[in-house]
Amino acid sequence: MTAASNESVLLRRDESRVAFLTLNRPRAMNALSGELIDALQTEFDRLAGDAAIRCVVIEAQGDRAFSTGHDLREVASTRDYAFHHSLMTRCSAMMLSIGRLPQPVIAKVKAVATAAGCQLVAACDLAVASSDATFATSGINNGLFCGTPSVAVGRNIGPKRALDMLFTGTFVDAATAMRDGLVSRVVPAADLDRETKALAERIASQPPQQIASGKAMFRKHMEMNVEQAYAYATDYMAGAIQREDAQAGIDAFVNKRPKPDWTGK
Ligand SMILES: C/C=C/C(=O)SCCNC(=O)CCNC(=O)[C@H](O)C(C)(C)COP(=O)(O)OP(=O)(O)OC[C@H]1O[C@@H](n2cnc3c(N)ncnc32)[C@H](O)[C@@H]1OP(=O)(O)O
Repeated sequence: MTAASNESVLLRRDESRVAFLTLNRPRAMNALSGELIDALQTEFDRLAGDAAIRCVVIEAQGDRAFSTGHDLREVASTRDYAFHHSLMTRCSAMMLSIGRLPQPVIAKVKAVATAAGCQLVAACDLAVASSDATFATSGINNGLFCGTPSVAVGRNIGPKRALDMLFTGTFVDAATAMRDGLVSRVVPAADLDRETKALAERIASQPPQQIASGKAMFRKHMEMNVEQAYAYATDYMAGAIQREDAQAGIDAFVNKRPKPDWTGK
């Protein structure tokens, strides 16, 4: 089943409860125009309430880029502070929405992901990269330090590696991005579609309430110190064990029965 939501972002859903959002500005290397940012936000808001969707994949149209960040033509069109502040505010809110979605979000990355395009990869829960993909925060090469991308990228890969990328604007390969923690899997280019789909479908087959609450819990405890994180995760686990799917799954294991159909309760 396919449905186009608008020109710059396409929405495709399949029978396996996975939604695919396609960045659709290939002629501008999928640069994140304000219109594209707003379209992504609209889709995230819609998907947040869609219990039929269990996993989201963000992918890109064309072979040249996942995304090259903010649209520099749009950025160059005005020096109005309020315009730029609004653009960055909407972009930051859109990036934060990814962590707040109940569904895990996977970036499927081929070719170039730079600046806010690299931030988008970092903001996702998981990222599968083609082995020939490259990553940068290269705004500095065009005169602009990548301030907002530094938030997500810095939290993925740590300050030293992030500042190296931010100061130099150099592109790193997929193996380096994997080693640093910016992506979670690297696959041969020919396998990118299949491997990402298989990953998304596996996640979509898991008990959805446990996945959603587990994602929220994980995102929250990552901002805490280790003692607070253990206390928070302890309370979470004690509650999660009471849930219907956990009771049914553990009971099936203990009594050597097949896995139950997850109810999402
Ligand atoms: C907080 C803010 C963070 C930010 O995100 S600021 C934005 C920072 N982004 C960048 O600085 C990256 C800009 N893009 C580039 O530097 C280069 O591209 C690449 C190194 C990624 C690739 O270079 P090459 O392979 O030679 O391609 P090409 O000829 O530069 O680009 C192909 C077409 O795509 C358009 N394009 C690429 N990136 C952007 C962009 N970010 N905004 C607007 N247009 C872009 C070009 O202009 C051109 O278009 P045409 O074919 O009409 O000449």
